[in-house]
Amino acid sequence: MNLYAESAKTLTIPDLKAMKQRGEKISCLTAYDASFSTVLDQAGIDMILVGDSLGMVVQGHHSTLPVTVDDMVYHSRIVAAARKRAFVVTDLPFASYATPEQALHNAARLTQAGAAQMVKLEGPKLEIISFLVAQGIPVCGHLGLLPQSVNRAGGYKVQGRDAGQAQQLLADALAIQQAGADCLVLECIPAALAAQITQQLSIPVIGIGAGAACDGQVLVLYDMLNISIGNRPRFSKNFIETAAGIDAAVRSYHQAVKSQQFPGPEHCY
Ligand SMILES: Nc1nc(=O)c2c([nH]1)NC[C@@H]1CN(c3ccc(C(=O)N[C@@H](CCC(=O)O)C(=O)O)cc3)CN21
Ligand SMILES: CC(C)C(=O)C(=O)O
Ligand SMILES: [Mg+2]
Repeated sequence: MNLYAESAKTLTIPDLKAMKQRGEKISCLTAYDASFSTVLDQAGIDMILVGDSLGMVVQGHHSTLPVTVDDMVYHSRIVAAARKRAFVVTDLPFASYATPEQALHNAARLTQAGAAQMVKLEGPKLEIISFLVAQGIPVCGHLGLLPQSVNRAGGYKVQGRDAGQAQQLLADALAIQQAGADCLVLECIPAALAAQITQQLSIPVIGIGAGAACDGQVLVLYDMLNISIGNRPRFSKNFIETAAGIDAAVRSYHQAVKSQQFPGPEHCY
């Protein structure tokens, strides 16, 4: 028996980079449990994000701040164990990566023993990113709207609208790539700025409320299934209203991302 047969089926970072290079859009959704992980994987979703958005849609909190590393380890393990092909990324939660040592300790827990393949962290934390990468832990950056900084920002607002902010975001994106990140999420920024950043970076750029030019798209699963609590962001789309069920809705999203029909202008800033 080939010991590597199982892992060989799972998408890798080089696979994702090759998709960017050949212009194939990367489909991504969040998942937090084995059932949804299986549905997404069988629908062909390329990347599953175990997002700290679980603090809002699973735990019912008003922000992502109460989520702990223990919570993320638990959800990452059950999601990763259920999928065969999808690449699994997990969020380092609020205040879990303040120093390189703390970040390494927590990122190792999230990536060890069959958990996630990559950790995502919010903001241009260049020293933390390069330290994790040097230890062999793949990192996904996250710029634009940073939900873990909601108390400083005073709400969930579009970022990068003025020229100075836009220049800073582009500089931060380049610095994150330079620090060794293998992927970048852009959240809630003008489509034109996201297009410029995507074009200038060689690593895959996954957008949420960042326009159609990104290399891939991500949504919170419960938003596109229309079951999340409260108001949904304008950039999300209800895929269940035109589908026969959850599996069909996920397949419809996957197709819409691949064919560049999602996001449309109404989902962009
Ligand atoms: N269910 C859910 N979906 C998400 O997309 C999501 C979460 N939770 N939790 C973590 C963050 C928070 N996010 C949010 C939340 C609200 C808006 C929002 O209401 N945006 C306004 C724009 C406000 C402005 O004009 O500046 C919108 O109308 O879309 C955006 C992102 C994205 N993430
Ligand atoms: C919205 C995405 C990018 C995220 O970070 C999450 O689901 O936590
Ligand atoms: Mg998150």
